[in-house]
Amino acid sequence: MDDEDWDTEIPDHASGGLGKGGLTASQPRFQALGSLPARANETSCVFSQSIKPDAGNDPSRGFQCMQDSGWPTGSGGVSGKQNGEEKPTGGFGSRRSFGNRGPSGNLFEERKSTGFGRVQYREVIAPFHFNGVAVEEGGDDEDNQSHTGFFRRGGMSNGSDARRGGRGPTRGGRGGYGLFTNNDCEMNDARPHSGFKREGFGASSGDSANRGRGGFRDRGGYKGSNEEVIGGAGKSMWKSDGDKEGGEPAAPKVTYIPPPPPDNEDAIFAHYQTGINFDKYDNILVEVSGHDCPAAILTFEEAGLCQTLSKNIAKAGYSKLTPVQKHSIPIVLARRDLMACAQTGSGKTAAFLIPILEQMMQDGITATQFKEQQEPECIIVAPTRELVNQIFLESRKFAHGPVVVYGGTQTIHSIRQVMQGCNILCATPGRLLDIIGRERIGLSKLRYLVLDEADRMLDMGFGPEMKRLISSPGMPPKDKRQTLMFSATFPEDIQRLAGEFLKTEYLFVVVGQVGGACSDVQQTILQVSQYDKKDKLVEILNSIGDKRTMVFVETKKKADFFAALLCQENIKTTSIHGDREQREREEALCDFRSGRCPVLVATSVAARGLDIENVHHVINVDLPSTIDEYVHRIGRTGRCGNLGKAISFFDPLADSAVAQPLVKVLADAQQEVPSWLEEIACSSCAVGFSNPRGNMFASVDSRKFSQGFQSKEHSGGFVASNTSAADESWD
Ligand SMILES: Nc1ncnc2c1ncn2[C@@H]1O[C@H](COP(=O)(O)OP(=O)(O)OP(=O)(O)O)[C@@H](O)[C@H]1O
Repeated sequence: MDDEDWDTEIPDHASGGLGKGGLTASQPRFQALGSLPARANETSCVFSQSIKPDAGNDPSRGFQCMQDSGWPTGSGGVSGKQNGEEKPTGGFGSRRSFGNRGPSGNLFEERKSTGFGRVQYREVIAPFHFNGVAVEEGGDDEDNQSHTGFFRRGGMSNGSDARRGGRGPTRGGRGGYGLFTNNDCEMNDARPHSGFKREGFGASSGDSANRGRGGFRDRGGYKGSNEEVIGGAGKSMWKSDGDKEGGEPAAPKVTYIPPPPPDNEDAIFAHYQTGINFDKYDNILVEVSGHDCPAAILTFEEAGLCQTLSKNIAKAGYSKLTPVQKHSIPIVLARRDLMACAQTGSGKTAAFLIPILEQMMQDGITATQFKEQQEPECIIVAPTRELVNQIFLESRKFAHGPVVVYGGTQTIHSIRQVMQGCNILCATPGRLLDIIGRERIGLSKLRYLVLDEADRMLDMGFGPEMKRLISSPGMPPKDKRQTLMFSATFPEDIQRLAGEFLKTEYLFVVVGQVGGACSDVQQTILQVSQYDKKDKLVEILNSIGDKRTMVFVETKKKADFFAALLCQENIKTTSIHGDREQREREEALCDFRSGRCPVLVATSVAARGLDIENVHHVINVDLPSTIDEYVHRIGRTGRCGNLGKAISFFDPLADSAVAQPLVKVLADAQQEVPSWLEEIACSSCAVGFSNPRGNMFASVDSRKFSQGFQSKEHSGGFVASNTSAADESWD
């Protein structure tokens, strides 16, 4: 299953003229790309902005390798910076910043849009009752924010700031923890919730004084669109509206339009410094298996990249290749299929982006015209919304015009983005399939299919979607496309499934050990019983101070609970999990990245891929049920040669199954293994109580061990991650 809304949110006939054939009517008047750099030297690398001929001054998105003369600075209705400094003033933004509504910071709701046809649909939502008081939907506009914060009375304010209405980490719904039930909260989001009684806990986030966005949301139980969690431990299972059980109210339509990406060069090329151990990456053993492997390159110069791409790589702060890049870049340039496994934070994203872009430039791929159906040359899929967005932002360092679409946002917005021109598409699987199903994306020109976090994309959670994708009409067969898979973990069983997607002669690059933890993360395992976790967490966070810390828990409820608890302890905290609306999730990440909330409580939805500067600590309040998940979680720190620390609470009553693989991961990363943990691992091993995934790390290419690699036995089903208690992990 996927992370997406399979909604019929905006059927063609009801899309305000944006259905097929109805485009012109409500088509935005896009801002001209006057400041797009001229393509002086490298015309072949222009995937230029398409222009719909009959659309007046309507240049659509371009796809260009960026020239160092710069990015368009954005003319038109957007006055510049996002993130609360200079606010957009409406009108059509620079390039694709259409639809921006008034001065609302990062919020771009079409219902308040000052552009893009001024669609004004506003959800009509009945007031709901909270603590016996009818609360009106306040909308999300800034006007309401000054009074929509939670804990207005008697609530928590973090520290000394009078942060009334600060954006909060939790949405309150779900009750049951008995916290703060006497608080008289107000909320700005009164849409129907899905059956959880709101007991009113929540937490202020320590947000800056006048943000006042009501972080205290209701709506527990579904994830923003017309879908809900129906189970799935270790992964989310969604079903559509029609399948809802128990007469739950339909989820509200998703109206969220994410803010446009930054347009100024500083923001585009923002990066953090490599750490003291970056050079030590060179010492990691790399194994490449498969026939006729091209030689690794040692420097970016050796890759022979075009000048513009090289300049942008330098601007991105990349001067030296990481091992996975040394090996992957020539392999992709040689047009081979690739499965690459390298430790977290070691630059896998650039390892596929750079050679794909180079090839597209070499091939002279030109911009697609504004069309109702786009046919991208490259599709990159990843399991979470935040991750695809991150990949999109990374790709913008190197080229103009990639497009990102993901769930939790307005479908029609995604479609509009695509229709403006789309050579490279970053997408979550559900939204991708949705748009393919609406015939807005055709696959016949696809040359590159990238699965980031590929083991996750192929397991039971997303495997069926991936299968649907490769059997979608027009999808070139595997020998006619290049398929690339990247992850830090690649269990053998998943490797076998991958054969269905890859050419037989694919190459397999392993940097270090498959599934190994990043050696720059100092791992500590503490024996902490379930009942002591709260106090221990607070104690540790108090000793850490303001350093950025991600706290992982296994369920959404617990994420709410711990976020609230920490705020009550005056620890500036926000949270991210699958029950939060997409807007809230993005706000939470933004607050965490900016340091406004140095603590982020998360479920495994934030475990993979997220690349956030200066995350000093990861704390696993609950250990995940699979060791792969553990490796990804702790990999949010210690990235790119920087050092990090991970502390995990081990509750023998709950975590014995993971003891054995945990010992292995610790030992492989030369970490101290507590003797009590070894004992538990031994005894669980003796009684045959071990996590199967713990034995699944392939030290090398699984083809070496498996004669029946592509046998029928493996081609059918998808592999379940070991699942236990999570009510969601992925979104
Ligand atoms: N050659 C390089 N030199 C300097 N920094 C780099 C280089 N390559 C990548 N980076 C930076 O390293 C960080 C980690 O890269 P990336 O997110 O691609 O890691 P990853 O291997 O995909 O991690 P994960 O397994 O967690 O997804 C990013 O901030 C990226 O910009």
